[in-house]
Amino acid sequence: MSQLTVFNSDNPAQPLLHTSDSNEIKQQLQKAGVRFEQWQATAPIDADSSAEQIQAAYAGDINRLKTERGYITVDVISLSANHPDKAALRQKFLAEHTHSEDEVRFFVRGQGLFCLHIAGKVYQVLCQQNDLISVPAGTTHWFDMGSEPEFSAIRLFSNPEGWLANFTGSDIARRFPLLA
Ligand SMILES: CSCCC(=O)/C(O)=C/O
Ligand SMILES: [Fe+2]
Ligand code: NI
Repeated sequence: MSQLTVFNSDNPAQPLLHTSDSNEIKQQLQKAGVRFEQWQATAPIDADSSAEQIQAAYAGDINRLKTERGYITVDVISLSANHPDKAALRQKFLAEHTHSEDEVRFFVRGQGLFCLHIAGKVYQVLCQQNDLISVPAGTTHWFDMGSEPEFSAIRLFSNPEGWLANFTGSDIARRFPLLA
């Protein structure tokens, strides 16, 4: 079940809020400028589904977002616990960073923890299957896939190069709870 936990960024030990109510999650994130939606699954996706199969299964939603928000590049990131580079990939996304464009991610399988560092707070959003999150360009954040990753996510970008990150150099992610 999707979850939201909110902290003051200087007090990782004491959550200000914890909820698994999807309406509350949506409202709290909307107040912080973050879009959170839950789409309906249109196709059975599993760890063996290819990027092409996933993009085809969600072509309608992808095209709607492209039209609505002008995204031009789409990719699918899919990771399982048997991925040889899972540890390095986990560390890469745990480094706080920003993107010069919105961060738009749609989970078609599994889960991942988005940690959004906004206005002195950290919003930890556990996204699961059918969750869409859209984080405004320039938002400092990190992402944790856990030690045994299992997820597939569609990523939409405004630039042809796809995933480009500006790392802040902060180790803030080490001070906050992670996925198991
Ligand atoms: C769930 S998509 C992989 C993580 C990613 O693309 C990103 O930028 C995390 O901050
Ligand atoms: Fe990111
Ligand atoms: Ni990101």
